[in-house]
Amino acid sequence: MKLIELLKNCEYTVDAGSLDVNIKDVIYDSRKVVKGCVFVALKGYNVDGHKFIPDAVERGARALVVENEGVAYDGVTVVRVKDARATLALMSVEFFGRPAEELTTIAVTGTKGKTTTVAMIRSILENAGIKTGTIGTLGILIDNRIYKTNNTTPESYEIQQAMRRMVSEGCKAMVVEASSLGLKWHRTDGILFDYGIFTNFSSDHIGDSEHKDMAEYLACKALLFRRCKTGLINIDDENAKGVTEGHTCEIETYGYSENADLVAHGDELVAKRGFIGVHFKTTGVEELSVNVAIPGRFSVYNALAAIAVCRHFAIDKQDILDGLKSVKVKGRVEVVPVPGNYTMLIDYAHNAVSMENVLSTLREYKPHRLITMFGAGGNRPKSRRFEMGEVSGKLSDLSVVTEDNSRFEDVNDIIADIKVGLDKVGGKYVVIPNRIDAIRYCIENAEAGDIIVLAGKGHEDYQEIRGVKYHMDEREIIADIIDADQDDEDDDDSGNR
Ligand SMILES: CC(=O)N[C@H]1[C@@H](OP(=O)(O)OP(=O)(O)OC[C@H]2O[C@@H](n3ccc(=O)[nH]c3=O)[C@H](O)[C@@H]2O)O[C@H](CO)[C@@H](O)[C@@H]1O[C@H](C)C(=O)N[C@@H](C)C(=O)N[C@H](CCC(=O)O)C(=O)O
Ligand SMILES: Nc1ncnc2c1ncn2[C@@H]1O[C@H](COP(=O)(O)OP(=O)(O)OP(=O)(O)O)[C@@H](O)[C@H]1O
Repeated sequence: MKLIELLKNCEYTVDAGSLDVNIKDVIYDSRKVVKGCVFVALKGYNVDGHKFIPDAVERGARALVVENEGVAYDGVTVVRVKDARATLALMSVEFFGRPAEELTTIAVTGTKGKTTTVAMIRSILENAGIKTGTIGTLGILIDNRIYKTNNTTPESYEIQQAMRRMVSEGCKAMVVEASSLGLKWHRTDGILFDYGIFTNFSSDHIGDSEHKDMAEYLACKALLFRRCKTGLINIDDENAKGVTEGHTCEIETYGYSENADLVAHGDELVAKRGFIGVHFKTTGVEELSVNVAIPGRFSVYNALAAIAVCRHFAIDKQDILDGLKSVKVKGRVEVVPVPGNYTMLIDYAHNAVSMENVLSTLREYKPHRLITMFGAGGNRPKSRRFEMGEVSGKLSDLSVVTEDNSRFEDVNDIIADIKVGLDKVGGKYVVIPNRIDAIRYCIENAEAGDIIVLAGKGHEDYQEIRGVKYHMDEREIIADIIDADQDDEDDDDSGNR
């Protein structure tokens, strides 16, 4: 493809060379440069990508997109732009041949519920025979294949590449989690989404490498409603107004509020053999009686968002109902098989809001005891630890305090912070710093009727310690512990005979 075609929707100045050159690929990491590509220099958090220009040229970059003046190399075209990330997005759109135009595109933003809502939409659409690809925290999903990604909302190039793959594999729809940082850093630029969804807004992602303050965080989420045709908004959230400020799309609303276009009624718990979930009804633009296979009022909200968008597709009501009844999301209130007469769940809750939601929901099932095993991530705001301790102390009968991704911090320091929150509310707890030992403790001390929540890691299959990600999948660990216990029992039995 010619450079001039790649740049057709961009504003730029040509500092050197010709735009009439063939470009093999668009690359923003010098380590991946191939001969004849254009290298886009991004200013990052760790390092300024301009530093890698000599390396990129050495490896054969044919053209450069830069923000700095004064870049010059023999035989290399140099294009200067104001914002290289935004330019990368628009170039990627062209490079992959505008795949978004061949799909119905949906983006989900909000502090919580993105992954779950995306999975619900996919479950409904696939039930209705509409092949749907998704992009988010769980990776890129097409059919049953998962392609790992670095970010919830990957870089624009990866998004465009994934959409092209979806089209060529027969997908008709694409759903992406649009994190506020993804929106801020132009990762979804160049896509006019058919639908944008706002789930909710609460304090998170404030810090040096994230958002300056809550106002900026909300403003970034609001960007989606200038980049979609129809916005579907949770009207019960107090920030619904703020997030739609300056919107350019049609707006439809959902929630428990009678003013919503799609109104929910009730949130009855349903616990039958093998099914733990919630039942509710809807009125307004869609009248349904719904069972969702994930418990909690927050599941009603996620399901409402999914219904609000899926009703726009030409599908049967029954497909919506079946899709929600059978939905499973890895690590989101995921029931794990255990042999005893207790329930074990893996959940991604890793801050106080999510934890409060999931634990207060589970309390309603009136378990014999609610046991919560959790830790907190290192090199993340300390306030999370105190708050999580407090929430678990208030809502759990027993907290099992352990490690999470401690990153570059000492796990005992993190645990000490969690204990401050637990002690503040007089919560009962045990401390078992090794996560595998903590899971074993939960299993070996479970009593009939207990609900045990392993919180924090959700879908993750690693433990991040001092810059290294060690393989650790809680499902495998649980199975191993159960198998080992079973073997021990068998040995005892045979010894007794
Ligand atoms: C803090 C942050 O946003 N970092 C993102 C950023 O990386 P960076 O700024 O650290 O990149 P850098 O290491 O400084 O490098 C700058 C540039 O030099 C290039 N480089 C680097 C080294 C080299 O040898 N050659 C080279 O060309 C890099 O490819 C990059 O283009 O740009 C990268 C590529 O675009 C992103 O993958 C990366 O996301 C990191 C992994 C991250 O964790 N981001 C978080 C904050 C994030 O985005 N989170 C949200 C989810 C939040 C939510 O749950 O709502 C998300 O959407 O994932
Ligand atoms: N609508 C919601 N409101 C509040 N909490 C929710 C909601 N949906 C899910 N949760 C809780 O938050 C956890 C994370 O949910 P989910 O992964 O769907 O959200 P997310 O927006 O993708 O989160 P993250 O940005 O942390 O990956 C769930 O395990 C559940 O405990």
